[in-house]
Amino acid sequence: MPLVNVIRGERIADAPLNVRTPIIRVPLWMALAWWLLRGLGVLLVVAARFWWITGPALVFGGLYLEYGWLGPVALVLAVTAICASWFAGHRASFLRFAWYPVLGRVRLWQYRRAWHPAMATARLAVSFDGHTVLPILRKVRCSSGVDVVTVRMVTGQIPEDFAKVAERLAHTFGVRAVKAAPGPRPDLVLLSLMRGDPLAKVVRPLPVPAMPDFTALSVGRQEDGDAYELRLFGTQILIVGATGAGKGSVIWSAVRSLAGGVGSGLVELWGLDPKGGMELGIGAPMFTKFACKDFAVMAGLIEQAAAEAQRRAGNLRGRTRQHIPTPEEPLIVLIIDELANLTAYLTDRQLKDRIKAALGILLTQGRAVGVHVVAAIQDPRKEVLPFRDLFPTRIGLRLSEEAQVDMVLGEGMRDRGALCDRIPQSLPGVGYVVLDGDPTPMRVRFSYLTDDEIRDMAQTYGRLRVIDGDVIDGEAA
Ligand SMILES: Nc1ncnc2c1ncn2[C@@H]1O[C@H](COP(=O)(O)OP(=O)(O)OP(=O)(O)O)[C@@H](O)[C@H]1O
Repeated sequence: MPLVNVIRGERIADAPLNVRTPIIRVPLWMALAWWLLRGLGVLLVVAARFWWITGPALVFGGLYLEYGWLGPVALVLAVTAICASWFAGHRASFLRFAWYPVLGRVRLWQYRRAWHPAMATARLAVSFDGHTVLPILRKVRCSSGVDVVTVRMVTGQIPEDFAKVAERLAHTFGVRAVKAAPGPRPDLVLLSLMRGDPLAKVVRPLPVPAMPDFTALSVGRQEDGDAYELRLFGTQILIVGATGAGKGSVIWSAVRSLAGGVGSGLVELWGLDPKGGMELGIGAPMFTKFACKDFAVMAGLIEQAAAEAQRRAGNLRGRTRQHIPTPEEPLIVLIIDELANLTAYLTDRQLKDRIKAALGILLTQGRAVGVHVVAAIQDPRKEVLPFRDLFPTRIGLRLSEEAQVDMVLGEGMRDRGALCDRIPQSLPGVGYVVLDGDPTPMRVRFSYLTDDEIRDMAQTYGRLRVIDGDVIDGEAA
């Protein structure tokens, strides 16, 4: 016999009343009937839950009983004929209302099969109270090349947890890339599983609208295959990319989308090409003012733009918060190719300081008063570009190092799917666009204009007035 007894557990205090549940004797037929009813209930629930299997099975069964094999075969042929003519007649609605919903069901089933191991190996399965708790796979919405999977996170998880293991998930599910974004509710995360690549093909130059929409300039195609529209109103745009990444195509796509306004005088493009006119020179007639040789002239142009921004800000103060362009006071877009030549590599210290001061004013005051900057640069380091944070819209094309991605696009953007360092050299013009305040980077391919197309556009819409300080057509600088 033990000397001391130790018993773990909570002691139940004595209660004034002790109730014993009564034992009721049930006849066997009643118990059997109850189990049968319960079984039928479960069967009905399962049949209703998997209606997309049970429904067609019932219809096929009914037809077979009524007409033999002819019934189901006739139905399959009729459905195929209807789908084929719908597809031929209106492809978009067929895909949206018939094909993608069915595909979504199939993919949901596929992803469910791989879900447990995928969550476990990505460390998204949580161990709690001796159980394994998995995020819940809610639904799959398919579109061209992308499956958007809605996932209910386990308590305590955040979308960032999924973003951090996006690459692992992509390999597990056998897709090109995975992007995680916050869902419509705080407990949901949306995983975009990229299958094909709608951006693999070069995007041809887009039509030029007679009146540009400054809130939505069509400049290329986005990952889901739709047109990508870039906002210019209220922002400044920075383009960063390694050599040959396609910075020129971003600039010319933007110029093309504004060309209608250039022709009508609603938009003035001012061009600075410190690399001697290599990039912008070919379309020089598009620019109202253009400089490519003399750095003092370039500094002067930036100062003019800054002075114009300050003048407009003074006029508009207290009246409106957004300048509306008119032919008398047009939208000015200062386009700078290789900004580092002006902010970092310039040896004339005085000139460099003048440029930095004017750019600072322009970037902070210009965006609300219709004086915008679209600048391209190769090296995103702060020493090279001190004003990085003053560009609310940033475009990261192919970059040479992983660390540069967050440097260009902002903290955590690489984890959220902006894999600029993984863009292959074979995809020039592909990049990620990040808008201030928007947590999701958008993968885009900008349209590509050949030299001849740029020349044609410049001939149709061009209105060059001042080139390197010299006045053409009698207009003043
Ligand atoms: N959007 C695009 N679509 C298809 N091909 C493109 C695109 N943009 C650029 N290219 C191809 O890549 C080449 C390099 O492009 P581009 O000169 O614009 O790069 P960049 O980033 O301006 O380079 P650099 O810094 O050396 O001037 C182009 O000659 C063209 O063949």
